[in-house]
Amino acid sequence: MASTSPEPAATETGDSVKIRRLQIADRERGFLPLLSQLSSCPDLTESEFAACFADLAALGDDHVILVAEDPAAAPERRILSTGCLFVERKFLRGGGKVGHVEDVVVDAAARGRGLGLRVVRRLVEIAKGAGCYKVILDCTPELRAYYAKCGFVEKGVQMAVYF
Ligand SMILES: CC(=O)SCCNC(=O)CCNC(=O)[C@H](O)C(C)(C)COP(=O)(O)OP(=O)(O)OC[C@H]1O[C@@H](n2cnc3c(N)ncnc32)[C@H](O)[C@@H]1OP(=O)(O)O
Repeated sequence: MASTSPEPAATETGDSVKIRRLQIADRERGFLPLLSQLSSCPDLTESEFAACFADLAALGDDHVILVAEDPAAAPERRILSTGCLFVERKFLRGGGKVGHVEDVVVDAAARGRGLGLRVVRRLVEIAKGAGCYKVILDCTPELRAYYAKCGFVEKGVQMAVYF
């Protein structure tokens, strides 16, 4: 997400919505309320958000957060969708890379317009361009069909330890 490195070109989604990397100003454009539609996401103060943004920006292109912005929407509700790619470096496969897709969400009022598909496809393109040999994600069984539309196939079993 956050990054000081050059941003990928904004992607036209067929209307005024553009897909681009997260910017620090997106705190004011509804980024955190959008994430709260996915999981617990308490508000962060401006300085807390800036600290988190800086930590992630330090990871450069190994941590990409994309957002879909509708410039025609109310200022505090412009971020309609987001998704994250984390690029993991491995010793396996000759020092290969694996892409992890995380935190995909589309605003409830903007679902069914293809935004989720476009954000995930763009993350997969970025992973491919970064040299990843695969991209993986965890999701609920209900989302199998959606991620199949995004090009994913079911593989393995998800395990977790929560703290
Ligand atoms: C790795 C993770 O982050 S998993 C967490 C995923 N996020 C969530 O569950 C948060 C709540 N849900 C959402 O934000 C959205 O419903 C999303 C992200 C799942 C889908 O976003 P949308 O923008 O509505 O999906 P989009 O319009 O791009 O749909 C693309 C295709 O998938 C299909 N699709 C979308 N959602 C679903 C679903 N829940 N089940 C089955 N198919 C679906 C659509 O019908 C469409 O198919 P089509 O091209 O044949 O018409």
